[in-house]
Amino acid sequence: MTEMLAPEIDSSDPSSFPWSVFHDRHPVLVERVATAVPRPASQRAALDELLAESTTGTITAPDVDALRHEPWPWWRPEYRGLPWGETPFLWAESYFYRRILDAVDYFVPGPWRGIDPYAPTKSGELAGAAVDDELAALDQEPGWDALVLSSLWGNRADLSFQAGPTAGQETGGLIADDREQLRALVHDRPAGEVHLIADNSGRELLPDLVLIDHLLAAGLATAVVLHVKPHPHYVSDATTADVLAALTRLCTAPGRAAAVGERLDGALRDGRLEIDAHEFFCGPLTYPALPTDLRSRFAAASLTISKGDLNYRRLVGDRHWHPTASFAELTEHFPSPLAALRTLKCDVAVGLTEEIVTHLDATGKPWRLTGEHAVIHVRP
Ligand SMILES: O=P(O)(O)OC[C@@]1(O)O[C@H](CO)[C@@H](O)[C@@H]1O
Repeated sequence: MTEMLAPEIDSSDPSSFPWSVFHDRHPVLVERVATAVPRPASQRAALDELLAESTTGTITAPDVDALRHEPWPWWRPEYRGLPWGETPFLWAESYFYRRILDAVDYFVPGPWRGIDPYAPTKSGELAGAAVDDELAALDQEPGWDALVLSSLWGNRADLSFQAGPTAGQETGGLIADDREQLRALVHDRPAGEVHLIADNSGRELLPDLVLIDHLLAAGLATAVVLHVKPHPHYVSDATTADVLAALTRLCTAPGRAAAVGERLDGALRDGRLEIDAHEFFCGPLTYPALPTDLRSRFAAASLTISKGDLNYRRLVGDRHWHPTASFAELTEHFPSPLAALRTLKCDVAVGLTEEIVTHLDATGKPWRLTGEHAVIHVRP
């Protein structure tokens, strides 16, 4: 009911964050995709055309050849001919990322089929020294709180975010903290099947995997299902290939990280850890529109942990909510107990107290966008 009251976010206003995503971030992103590997001129041209279309042109239909090989069931013919900014931001961004894949021939048979356009950035991050330090910290045998907080703040390390103007700022604080409820859900109830909806690969996925290992090794979950994207989506979104790369990174690291990797490897082989990659995760729909098969999977979960900003937008709705709107009410539709771990990197904010909002507004800073603030929201 609340959803009817808040307007949907679009990117039509040049002073808005969504507008800056299309006009400031996407040019950086397209340039990176175009130049990171030696692409044929046809791909460069297609990328440039997409950028021009999505900033100054109007929406055209998806590539027919690509659609034959990989449908995009969320295409809306009624949006054809509209400026991108006049469609819902969630739909427009999702469509933009699909069109990037079309531009680099990701789906059509040929030499570029299945080549992740974001792979150079993803693998650069995974190989980086920052990851060495983070994995070395596992030797201190972090407890439950530290594992949850690492998974949460791992969400700051999102590569599209790094392309923006706020990269490199220091971590701020938790502005909603249902950690105790999360702890109780996991520790004070019989162990069940836990689902984790992954967000970014690399420095976010690694702490997610460490958390999953803890759930399994400590008997806090009978099994874990890790939901990833079926193919590359938003820049650093995790796919099955990224999970396997992260596992290798763990297994080849010194110290305790390798043992974590080996246990996860074993759990994948014996089925206690399962990777799922439903096409819904590369679509522009919110979670109330979960397809039946995926809905029944989540219904079987004792807990679902949702990671990141995009999943959060899809859970509560990509709307201009009042920031004190109830997270529990907005996520009533979700079929299992739910925990959302998210750093704030877009306009959507809910579940905050009036006091916190007043304080954040008084700072005069764009607190919803900088990734310096985070929430842990739980709906048992
Ligand atoms: O889901 P994630 O990785 O936490 O964040 C995705 C994100 O960077 O993409 C959008 C901009 O393109 C923002 O809404 C959001 O902050």
